[in-house]
Amino acid sequence: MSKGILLVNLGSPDSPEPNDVKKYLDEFLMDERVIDIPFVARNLLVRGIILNTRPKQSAAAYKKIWWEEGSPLIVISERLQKKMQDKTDIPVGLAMRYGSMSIKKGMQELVDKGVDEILLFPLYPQFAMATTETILVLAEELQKKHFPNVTITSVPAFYNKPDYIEVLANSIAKHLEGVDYDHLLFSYHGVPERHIRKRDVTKSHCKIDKSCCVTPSKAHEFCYRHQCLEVTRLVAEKLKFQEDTYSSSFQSRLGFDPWLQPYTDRTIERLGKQGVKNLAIVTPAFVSDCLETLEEIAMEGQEIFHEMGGKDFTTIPCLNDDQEWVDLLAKWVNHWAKNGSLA
Ligand SMILES: C=CC1=C(C)c2cc3[nH]c(cc4nc(cc5[nH]c(cc1n2)c(C)c5CCC(=O)O)C(CCC(=O)O)=C4C)c(C)c3C=C
Ligand SMILES: [Fe+2]
Ligand SMILES: [Fe+2]
Repeated sequence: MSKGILLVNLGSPDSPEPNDVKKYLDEFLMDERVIDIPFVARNLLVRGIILNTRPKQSAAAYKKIWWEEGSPLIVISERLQKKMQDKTDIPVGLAMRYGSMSIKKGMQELVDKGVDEILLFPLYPQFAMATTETILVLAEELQKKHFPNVTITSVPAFYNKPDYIEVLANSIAKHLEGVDYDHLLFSYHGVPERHIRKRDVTKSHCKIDKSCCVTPSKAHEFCYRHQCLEVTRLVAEKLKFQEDTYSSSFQSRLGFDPWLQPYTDRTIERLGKQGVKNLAIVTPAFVSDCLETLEEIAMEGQEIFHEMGGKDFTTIPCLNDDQEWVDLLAKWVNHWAKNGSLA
């Protein structure tokens, strides 16, 4: 057997032009694990309503953050792939769940290099059906249909692994060195509350209230909210943060259903109104900076904060291609390559 790694991130449009954004959003939002309603209703909502207005609006946002080399999310993921390849002898591939750098192409490239045992690595610290699950399901479908001789092992959510928490905490501490901040906000990508209830294996644990996510339960293996709140708790513990100097919120909601709360934009507004002058924000649901961190947080979030009377707004970059992060990922994959199990 010959081993290889396939890193998988979300994806971006090919360009920040409305037509490319529309094509990308169509694939993304028609995924039944992202907008989880029956096909006919999803088709009507996405193709009949959202895609008539959103692409223009999103394209304008993408234009603000687009780099000369391309989409930040893709460019950063490629840098990570290259740095990881320097630290391991087995081939490291890269694919995106949506867009041109498809998982099928990524698998084919590895197979062309002689790989028949793939470690599928969704680049998400927390499990969500709209991220990790949709990658696993698609990869399995592709394996059955196109690569029957290939075996796939997948890396589960790593939100509470002590070495991940250490790398994240070190990165936060490094970026906050010399920064005089009053409050650190941990802002995670939101999901509709319904997604959490759907993946509650106990069918009764997740109440999405103050206590369920801190009460031990086997539901937590698939509870995105629990896993986000745990990252905040573990980092705060590691960095010995005082209570009331940090909190968690959820960003990027779409549509009218209730999404996880508190919402980031309203939290920034509230903190500004309450007299917080210096706010720092970290976004640990993303491992690479992207539209959601560079535009929604660093631009829109900052504007809201200033409108509310806030002064300094510090955004902490995602782990991106930070050397400690690369070293940790390389340690995990090299352990798998040698022992056939995850470290
Ligand atoms: C129903 C809609 C969405 C769900 C559920 C959702 C979950 C989810 N998404 C990410 C990570 C990213 N999302 C990004 C962009 C983005 N997300 C949605 C919608 C949902 N996401 C939309 C419509 C968009 C496109 C941009 C826009 O129109 O606002 C990105 C950035 C991509 C980039 O090119 O930079 C990331 C990353 C997670 C982690 C998550 C659930 C946990
Ligand atoms: Fe998203
Ligand atoms: Fe929970």
